[in-house]
Amino acid sequence: HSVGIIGAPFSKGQPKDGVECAPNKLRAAGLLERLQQQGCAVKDYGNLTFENVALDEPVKGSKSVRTVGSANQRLSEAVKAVKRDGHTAVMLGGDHSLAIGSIHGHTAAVGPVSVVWVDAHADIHTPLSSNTGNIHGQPMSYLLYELQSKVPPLPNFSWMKPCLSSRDLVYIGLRDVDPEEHYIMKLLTVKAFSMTQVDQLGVARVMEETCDYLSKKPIHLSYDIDAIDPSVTPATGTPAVGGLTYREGIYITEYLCQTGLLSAVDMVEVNPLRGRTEDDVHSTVSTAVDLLLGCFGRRREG
Ligand SMILES: N[C@](CCCC[B-](O)(O)O)(CCN1CCC(O)CC1)C(=O)O
Ligand SMILES: [Mn+2]
Ligand SMILES: [Mn+2]
Repeated sequence: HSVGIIGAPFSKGQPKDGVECAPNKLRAAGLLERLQQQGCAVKDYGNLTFENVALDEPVKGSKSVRTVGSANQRLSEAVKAVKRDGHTAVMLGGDHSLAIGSIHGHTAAVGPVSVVWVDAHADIHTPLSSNTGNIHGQPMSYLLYELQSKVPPLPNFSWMKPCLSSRDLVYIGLRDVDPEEHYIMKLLTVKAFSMTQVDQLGVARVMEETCDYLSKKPIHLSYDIDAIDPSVTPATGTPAVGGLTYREGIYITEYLCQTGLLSAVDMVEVNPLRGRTEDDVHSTVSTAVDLLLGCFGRRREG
């Protein structure tokens, strides 16, 4: 595996400080060395710098729109460059609003992709349906062709166009979905394996059905650490009880790795400041590292 790492220390898609510290925390935990030890070629593209747009007043309820738009434009270019260099792109967030730039840039480089979105949340609010105005709850609406008429033109977002079909999206781990999001998902017949299906089918069957459902396009895995149960990964901004076990989370990455289709990975919403203890932070960060190692060939058997 050849891996290109992009650090995206960005927090303005949500209100809680700390998520911008995660890229360096993940590096400090030995992510790159561990990838190299398991045989990956690793290139670190460093951390992106983002401009803080002044007077970034809410637009149609969405907060920090200009700052989020500018950050994602920069991220899109960076991911496109990493793909053009021939690597599997790894974007270390930062909050989940960064999936806008990551998936946009990935698509710009390789053409249409499949998205596997592992998350407690659907992140499919539109700017108008969101109750919080936090754009980390909205990225999917900026990306989906089918929701284009529901997203008004926003400042610093004119650089992008929707680039994903709802047919090429699968959710895994959902358990905290707002009514407006559920309505949108039903309307678009989006394929979703909530925690109910994880319980009913088991994670192995969920992964088989996910890959049977998806075409053979390059896969973009967008992994929100809050998909994992907060007893394992508490240092995150929007924890929700009843999540994936560590083993289920790892199995998802092992399964996608062996498809050979994994083309880009996001690891987002790790927030080192949200751990109550040092152990909370360590458990969250080391789980995120292990999930990424699972994407690139680490096998628990040795
Ligand atoms: N759906 C939420 C959470 C988004 C989480 C984004 B992430 O990237 O972490 O997946 C709101 C969630 N919900 C609102 C009502 C409250 O009672 C409980 C939280 C929103 O803010 O839109
Ligand atoms: Mn998310
Ligand atoms: Mn989430």
